[in-house]
Amino acid sequence: MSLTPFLDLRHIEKSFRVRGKQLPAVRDVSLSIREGESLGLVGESGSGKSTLGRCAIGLTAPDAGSVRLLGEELVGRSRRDLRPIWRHMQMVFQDAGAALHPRMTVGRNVIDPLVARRLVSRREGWEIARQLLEQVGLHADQAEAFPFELSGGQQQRVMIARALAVEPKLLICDEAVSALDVSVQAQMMDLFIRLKQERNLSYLFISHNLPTVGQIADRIAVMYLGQIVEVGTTQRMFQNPYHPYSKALFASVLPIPANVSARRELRALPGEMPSPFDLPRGCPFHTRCPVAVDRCRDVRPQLRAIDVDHQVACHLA
Ligand SMILES: Nc1ncnc2c1ncn2[C@@H]1O[C@H](COP(=O)(O)OP(=O)(O)OP(=O)(O)O)[C@@H](O)[C@H]1O
Repeated sequence: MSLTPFLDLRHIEKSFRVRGKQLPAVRDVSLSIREGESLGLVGESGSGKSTLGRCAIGLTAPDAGSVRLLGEELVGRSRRDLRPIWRHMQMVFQDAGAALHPRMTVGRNVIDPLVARRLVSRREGWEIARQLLEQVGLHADQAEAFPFELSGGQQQRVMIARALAVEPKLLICDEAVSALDVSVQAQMMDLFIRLKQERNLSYLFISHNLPTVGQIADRIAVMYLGQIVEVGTTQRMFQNPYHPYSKALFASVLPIPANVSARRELRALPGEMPSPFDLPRGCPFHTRCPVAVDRCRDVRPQLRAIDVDHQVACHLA
């Protein structure tokens, strides 16, 4: 695995204007993904994961910050100028059914990005579509079907085949398996892992489901109220996370006997996530943190390295 960042996000900020008020969704986030690496992005609903993913691929323009793909700046480019970039980076969303064109055959849906850009002829494209459908575990002949004739899991596979058609190096998966039933989820995860091995694909794998992320991620970043509070290797994050929020989050997925005290800590986490319209000063987590000190109430901690491949935004680290 190369150490060169494939995708490098620096100081990304994104707010939305909602009913006349500013809602900060992503706050000063810096992250990088190396070639062939899978980065998991986890956190509670509303913590800003999807917004960050959309900023990374250029579907949402950040208010500030830089997104570099192999050193090339993407922020400020028009959609048209982003198109060549989308050959390297594709996104798979939760609701595949809605993203497929209902009146196009599955095969046309898969190759449309290639044919539309005149990268291949329709005849060549059709053969590519059949091969891709087989790669994602469908039958080549399903190229002739229409999306409504497929199950949710099959439609999701078609979306993945479509994303793979341009031979990207990075796939951004945003809750890509969350809506599927458990056995189909397992098949899809096997597929993602196989693609990682066979194609050296990198992933930004966004999910609130930690065990799912744990299957594919080399490193995991934890988001809370728009900020990254910790990034570490998957093993470290599951076994020994540092940030009090990560501890509570990961404790909730560990088996009870091994982890009784950590579970108590999660239950003991007081309060709700603060409103994003009224963010606390200092550390975003201090209102619920069992170990907060005065400094946490006043000064926002920066993400800093506490070990190789382990960064934490906590004054106590
Ligand atoms: N287009 C938008 N307009 C207004 N507010 C938005 C928009 N997109 C996201 N938000 C808000 O930004 C915040 C972060 O949302 P985002 O979808 O990025 O979080 P998330 O962690 O992906 O959540 P989930 O896991 O529920 O998808 C939320 O408070 C959300 O309501």
